[in-house]
Amino acid sequence: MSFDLDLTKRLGDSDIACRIEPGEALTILFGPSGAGKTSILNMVAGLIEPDAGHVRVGGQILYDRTIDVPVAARRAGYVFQEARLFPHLRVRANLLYGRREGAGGLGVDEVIAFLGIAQLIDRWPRSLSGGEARRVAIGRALLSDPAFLLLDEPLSSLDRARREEIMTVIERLRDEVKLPILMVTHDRAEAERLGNRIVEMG
Ligand SMILES: Nc1ncnc2c1ncn2[C@@H]1O[C@H](COP(=O)(O)OP(=O)(O)OP(=O)(O)O)[C@@H](O)[C@H]1O
Repeated sequence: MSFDLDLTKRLGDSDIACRIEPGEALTILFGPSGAGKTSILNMVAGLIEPDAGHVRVGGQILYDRTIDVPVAARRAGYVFQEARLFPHLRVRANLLYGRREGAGGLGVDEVIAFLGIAQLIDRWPRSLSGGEARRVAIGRALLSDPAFLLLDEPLSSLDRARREEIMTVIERLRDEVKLPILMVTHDRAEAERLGNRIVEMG
């Protein structure tokens, strides 16, 4: 079970609406710039409040007319559009930031191996390429023992080889770790390769 949501929100002059029927493990939000994709991720994470609707993930209600689960308790693993690593912390400390050890959680060594970032752990964020920084950001999200992942354009501004690496990581998260994933992309080919389900906005 994964995402089940129906959300509306007026933001400035935009009416944002999105509906996802319960179903597949990886759902892609697809649509033009300004359609409201990032805003939907923020509503699922609990960072902005919808005007109306509901959010359920894996059968658990996170938001509806009477329930509004606080951000930390939602346990979203959110990978923002820019990696947002802490510049004053080395990769290792960035990875461990927000670490939470859950029953089914992944270990630090496991995540480092999974993402192929062992050679990066003593580096500073400013010395990383875009693809490396994104892998570290995914690692940090995984180590917080997330109940689900929110990925905002994880493949943007990467060259072909790096995109391929990150797509493989996402496929393994979907198939091996079996986390529900809600992912934003602009790219139709990526959406079709990765998405069990594609939801069009805008
Ligand atoms: N705090 C805000 N106040 C007013 N308008 C906002 C606010 N946040 C977002 N908007 C507007 O809501 C719309 C949706 O923004 P959002 O960033 O969710 O779109 P998006 O689909 O993720 O776009 P992109 O693909 O460019 O990242 C835009 O028109 C944006 O200008």
